[in-house]
Amino acid sequence: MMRSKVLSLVPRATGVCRHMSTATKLTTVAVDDKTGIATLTMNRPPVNGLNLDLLRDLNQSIGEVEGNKSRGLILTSSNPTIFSAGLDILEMYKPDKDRIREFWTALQDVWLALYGSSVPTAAAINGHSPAGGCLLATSCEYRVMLPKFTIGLNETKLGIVAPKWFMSSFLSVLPRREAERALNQGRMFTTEEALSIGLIDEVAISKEQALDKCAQFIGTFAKVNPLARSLTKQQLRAVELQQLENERAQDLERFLFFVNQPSVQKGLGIYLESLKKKAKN
Ligand SMILES: CC/C=C\C/C=C\C/C=C\C=C\CC(=O)SCCNC(=O)CCNC(=O)[C@H](O)C(C)(C)COP(=O)(O)OP(=O)(O)OC[C@H]1O[C@@H](n2cnc3c(N)ncnc32)[C@H](O)[C@@H]1OP(=O)(O)O
Repeated sequence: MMRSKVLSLVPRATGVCRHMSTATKLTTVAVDDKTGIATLTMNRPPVNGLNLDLLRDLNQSIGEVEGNKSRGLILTSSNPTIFSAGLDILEMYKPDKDRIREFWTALQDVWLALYGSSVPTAAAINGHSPAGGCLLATSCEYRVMLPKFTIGLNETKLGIVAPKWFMSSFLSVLPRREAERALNQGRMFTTEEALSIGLIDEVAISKEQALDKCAQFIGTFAKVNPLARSLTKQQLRAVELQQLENERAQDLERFLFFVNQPSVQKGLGIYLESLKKKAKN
């Protein structure tokens, strides 16, 4: 059955996959007709850096999945080695004063939509997932990761401070003591370390297997009343969601104050240079 404007039909392992009406370019949503599960793919070369445009497209796609009665949402990346490099540092370095407000507001929106999503969510982490990438993954309810990649909140290593709601997602996955140590250290975990600490739930040998494992997780809710499941999830997550809703304006001002500090700007500039030098070598 056609559940939205269909742009194209692409066969997949589990069923016929319908590409939904995403008018956006940096994300795609494909719903499997057999399972009813939507796969949301980030596609912003080279590293899925979360800039304003990708954040807007993510928001639109999450909204689309919420609205099209999908049975669940799997978040993944079209890049074979990077899930997401986190926030696009170019948005924060020498920022345009209006755009950076929109940027942070869009990031808040994405977190509220993903962490608070009414459908079951899972991340197929098919590549590196630092900082904002880890935020996206830990906002989902389940994580499957491919070997030999890294994940974590490395903000302190960049001389920046993860906001409270980044920490909330992390704390919803890790025991407090582990989360506190990792956040203070800015620690990046290998896939194997992430599995042993509980930051991810499973390891898969390929992206296809990761998507299948995520679909299996979402399938575990097949016999659970959807309204009861979704209200339970929302009650469990309500405190953190409400806290950001209540403090959105202050959170934005705190971010702007912090990011505009000369020492933070200097640190971001040095970090960007080091990334560029690395790319040249
Ligand atoms: C009290 C508190 C109040 C308020 C809070 C205040 C502040 C909080 C603010 C911010 C929170 C930020 C969270 C973040 O997400 S910051 C971003 C952190 N991300 C990273 O550290 C990742 C950096 N990237 C990498 O480690 C690697 O690139 C990689 C592992 C993702 C991929 O490695 P590759 O070898 O495959 O690719 P590269 O050659 O390194 O990169 C290719 C290309 O892409 C550029 N690039 C990479 N990452 C970023 C990025 N995050 N932003 C912008 N650009 C990035 C890289 O420079 C290369 O560019 P060129 O091709 O050389 O042009």
